[in-house]
Amino acid sequence: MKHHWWLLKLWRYRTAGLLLILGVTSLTILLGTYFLKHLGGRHTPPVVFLKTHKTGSSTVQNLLFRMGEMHGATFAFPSYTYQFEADLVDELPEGSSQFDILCSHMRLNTEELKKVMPPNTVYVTILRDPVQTFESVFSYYTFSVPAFSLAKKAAETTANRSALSVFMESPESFWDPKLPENGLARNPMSFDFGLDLQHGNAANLTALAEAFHLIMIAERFDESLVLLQALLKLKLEELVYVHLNARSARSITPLDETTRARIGAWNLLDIQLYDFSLKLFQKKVEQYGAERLKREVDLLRASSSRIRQKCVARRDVSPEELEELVRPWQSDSATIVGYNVRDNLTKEEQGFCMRLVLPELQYHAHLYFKQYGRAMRPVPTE
Ligand SMILES: Nc1ncnc2c1ncn2[C@@H]1O[C@H](COP(=O)(O)OS(=O)(=O)O)[C@@H](OP(=O)(O)O)[C@H]1O
Repeated sequence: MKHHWWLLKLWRYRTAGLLLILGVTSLTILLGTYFLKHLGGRHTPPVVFLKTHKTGSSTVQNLLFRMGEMHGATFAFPSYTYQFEADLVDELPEGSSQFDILCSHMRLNTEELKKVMPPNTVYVTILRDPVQTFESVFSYYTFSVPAFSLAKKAAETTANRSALSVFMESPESFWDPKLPENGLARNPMSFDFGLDLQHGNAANLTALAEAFHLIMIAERFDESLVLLQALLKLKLEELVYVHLNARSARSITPLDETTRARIGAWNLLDIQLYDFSLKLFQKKVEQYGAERLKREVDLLRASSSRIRQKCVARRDVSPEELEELVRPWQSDSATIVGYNVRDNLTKEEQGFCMRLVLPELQYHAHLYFKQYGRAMRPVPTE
């Protein structure tokens, strides 16, 4: 009797019951998706990678591009000007509640970045030995940084002297600090950090460097990656990389001791920034455990070497031998080499290997199109 009464009630409220079941199911799916994205499948916190110039930053960016694409992350794409501003970032795409990754070239402005990125964002960047960085910057931007172009012209009238050594002999005579295009002509890494180069001093360098959760060091690239892995909760296989955006050997100017010393003196702020960051890095290594780090670096190297063998048919390939898709952007003054991918790969392997060697502009364009369904506006090449 009682049994029948319940059946009758159920029948009467069948529509409401169905609606309730539908509601609960939708909520479960919604929450499930949210937790998968934010807590379950995707532990990675939002990240800003300050892409400094000529420091190995394209290699790190490629890794973040791959990781983000794999996780369905939302990228913030800013256009480049001499100071980052929130308004320079394209709108949030439909269906996204926040930006997850910003890893473009920019001149740091943390207050403006905070307007774009969530509060739990991890801040990361990379620095390289300042003398090597400056040599690379000079070679790559000889014709786009006015101070360097003037030195190049002057060098044409001197026999057997490189433009760099001519510049370093009397840099002040070529350098107009008021020209914004000369931003990279002195202390380029400090410039990317947004420092006031006229008044920059060790005190504000310290505060700035400490604002980063991790400052990677190009000379200790693999250790840097393992520390990044811990910070972003990545898997080992997400750290494999190839060395991107390298110049051909003939674009590199050998440095004698005098030129080295002059580059160091001219870029003193960068030297201070680098030395300070190296100490911070060393502390992080100790906190992590030097032995543990070494073990993980060994694993990473083995894994990277396996993947390179699988993917790369030829390295150091000159631009004229590369298909457009994998040809790095070329400056007027330096040759940038690239990679040919093997052709005996499965479709899935090919997708992975192409992404591994994809130069910055091509990968940027691919992600932009995927995210917005439209071609991006011209990309920053600096
Ligand atoms: N993994 C790793 N470790 C150390 N150095 C590396 C690495 N990957 C790239 N490179 C070197 O970094 C230089 C290119 O830097 P970027 O990619 O930052 O250049 S750019 O500003 O985006 O154009 C460029 O240096 P130069 O060849 O001296 O110009 C690359 O060879």
